[in-house]
Amino acid sequence: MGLARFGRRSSGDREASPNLYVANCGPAVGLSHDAIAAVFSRFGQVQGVFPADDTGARVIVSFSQESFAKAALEAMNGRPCPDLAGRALHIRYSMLQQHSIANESFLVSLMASELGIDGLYLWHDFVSAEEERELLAAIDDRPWTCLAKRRVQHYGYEFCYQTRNVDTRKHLGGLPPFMSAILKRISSLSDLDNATNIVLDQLTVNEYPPGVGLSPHIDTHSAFEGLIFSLSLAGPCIMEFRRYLGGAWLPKGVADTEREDSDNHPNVIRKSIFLPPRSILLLSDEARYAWHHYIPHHKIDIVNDSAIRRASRRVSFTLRKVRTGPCECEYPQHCDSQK
Ligand SMILES: O=C(O)CCC(=O)C(=O)O
Ligand SMILES: [Fe+2]
Repeated sequence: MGLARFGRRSSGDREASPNLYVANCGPAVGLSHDAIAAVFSRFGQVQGVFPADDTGARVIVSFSQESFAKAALEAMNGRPCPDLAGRALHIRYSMLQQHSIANESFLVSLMASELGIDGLYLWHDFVSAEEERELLAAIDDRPWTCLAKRRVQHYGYEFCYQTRNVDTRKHLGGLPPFMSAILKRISSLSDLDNATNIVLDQLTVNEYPPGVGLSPHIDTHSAFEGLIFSLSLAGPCIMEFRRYLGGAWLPKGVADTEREDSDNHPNVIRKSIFLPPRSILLLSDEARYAWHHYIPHHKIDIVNDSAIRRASRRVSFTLRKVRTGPCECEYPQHCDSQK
């Protein structure tokens, strides 16, 4: 997992951007990100200073407005900067696109317990690197279904994206043999009394290219029972959880893009967790029934002080149990069975 490699525009390219690529500047030459932010913020609000690559000597300074970046570039490019140890900074506009990076960095937890969401668990290194290779080889040997931005495979029952449900009359057969060891390991998870009884019978494999995420959603209550496992392979991502106080989510018919942009909804609690490859996440109880989960559509995730580039793909194995009767959960405001 490497640091982000942000590009810089060629010198002939004068197209402005709120992001500056600044070379000869960074912790490797004795300049902390805080010190860099303090100097650049004389030109306007700085949203963040990020490593441009893993040299430690090139950073991206991200301003809230293009005009601030322009003023900083004009004043500082190529001149020794007395407040940054007299170093001459080489500055260009960054070709980093605003939409390809988290536009706001907020705390990303590495452990599920830090989020304080009931029923959310994360186990790191749930599979070994060798098992990961074998699982990826097994699914790459089987046919994919192409959606608009990602590829999927369904086992046990097909998930229908139009209805966000499954047709329980159409059983595709048991889960494939390459899942046996994983299913056995899930049923022996010591922290979970109820996992031992559950017979997971539906698997959706998702393959996400870099920059592709998943719109905020709660898995349909009437479609699946209360334990949802998601194994992450091949690459990392961030998963965000959103709880809308008062139960009110945006009205039906609001496009997913608008939902994703509704970050400033006054009654939303947002929490974020880093999912490394080979980890498995469990959504149960409140995490499964009442929190929306969401994978931002970013090529680069800001995880606290690091910029982490999404790998060439992330593959997730989501394991669930198809529900045969109505859901009787304690969250009727989110429950399609109780409406
Ligand atoms: O990719 C993941 O980890 C989550 C997938 C998911 O939320 C879903 O298929 O409903
Ligand atoms: Fe989901």
